[in-house]
Amino acid sequence: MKIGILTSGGDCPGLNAVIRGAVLKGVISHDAEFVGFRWGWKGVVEGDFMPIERHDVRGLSKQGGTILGSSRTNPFEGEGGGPENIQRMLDENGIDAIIAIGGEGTLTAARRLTDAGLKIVGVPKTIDNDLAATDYSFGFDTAVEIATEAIDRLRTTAESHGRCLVVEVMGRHVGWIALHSGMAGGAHAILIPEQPKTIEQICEWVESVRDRGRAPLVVVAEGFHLEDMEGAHSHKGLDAFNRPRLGGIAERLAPMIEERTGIESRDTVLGHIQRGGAPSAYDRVLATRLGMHAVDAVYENAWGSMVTLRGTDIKTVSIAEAVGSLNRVPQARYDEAKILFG
Ligand SMILES: Nc1ncnc2c1ncn2[C@@H]1O[C@H](COP(=O)(O)OP(=O)(O)O)[C@@H](O)[C@H]1O
Ligand SMILES: O=P(O)(O)OC[C@H]1O[C@](O)(COP(=O)(O)O)[C@@H](O)[C@@H]1O
Ligand SMILES: [Mg+2]
Repeated sequence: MKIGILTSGGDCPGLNAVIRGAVLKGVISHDAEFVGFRWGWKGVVEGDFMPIERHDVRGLSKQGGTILGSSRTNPFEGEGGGPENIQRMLDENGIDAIIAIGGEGTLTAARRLTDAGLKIVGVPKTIDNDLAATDYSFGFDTAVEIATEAIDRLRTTAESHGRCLVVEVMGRHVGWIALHSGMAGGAHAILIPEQPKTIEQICEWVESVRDRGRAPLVVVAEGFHLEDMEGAHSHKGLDAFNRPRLGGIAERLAPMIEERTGIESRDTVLGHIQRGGAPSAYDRVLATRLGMHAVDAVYENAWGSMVTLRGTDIKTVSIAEAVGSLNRVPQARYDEAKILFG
């Protein structure tokens, strides 16, 4: 069998480990051949792909980014877009199936294409950990490690000056990175999209920390909004899929905190540093296993399914189930963390 692999949407540490896991499992257990589509669905629509041999994936699990490139191309648009054109391209090149590694956008596209008869298996990718049908997604652990290290470092400089530090992490719809890095780093307040708060509440936490003689540290997810804001802060226009580009809520909150509490405040936006570089050991293992099981799903003709982590096992679920809802931080997890605020 000849299998095409693609990586699509925002990148994530561990993408290369998925590719390596899939290729090694396919070559060793099934005598499969592989090609990689360049730049996500763009390579599928344009018939732009390259062979991936076993030697191409040597040492790849520790490498950040994706050797295939990623984009936000819509596979239903453009001259070569849509299921009929894509199937023709696959037939002409003897490609039997596609493994699509991506988040809810990529997987929604994959589901629509499988509904039209294409043979696709999905692998969940999200740094935000916002896909409901998998317990964890690779990349998340690495992002939490990076954010935690940053928080540890920011605490020492904050303490030296008696300042309040507001640290912004990723998290468009859900606050998992903020919750985990904030708990790990001993944050005095964690602000997430699922839990809008008032500036008065935030300042109450900040002042209580100052009153104990400590430098307050606030972790905020980019998708957080104050109760009186319409939605997440965005001042950078739209992304390639016409969604508001987030980032900058920390820059808004720090002066508001300083003005109300009189505590000198600074902000740091971690941004894409959370998505760059080598994946953690946990993410390498998870990504490798997901890649291996995706190949098994191809050989089981499990079209329209996605591999998923359930407890410590890798299972398959339908993509439709996977993209149906978001993995939000439950109220109980937030309440647990909140005991430590202020
Ligand atoms: N409903 C959809 N139908 C077809 N293509 C989609 C759909 N949603 C997203 N896509 C495509 O998948 C790409 C990747 O989605 P995006 O949300 O940006 O990343 P991710 O896969 O990481 O969630 C989008 O740019 C878009 O072209
Ligand atoms: O800068 P980009 O590539 O547009 O992506 C930014 C967005 O991607 C994210 O990292 C989401 O990533 P995931 O798709 O991996 O969940 C958000 O936190 C952020 O808003
Ligand atoms: Mg998405």
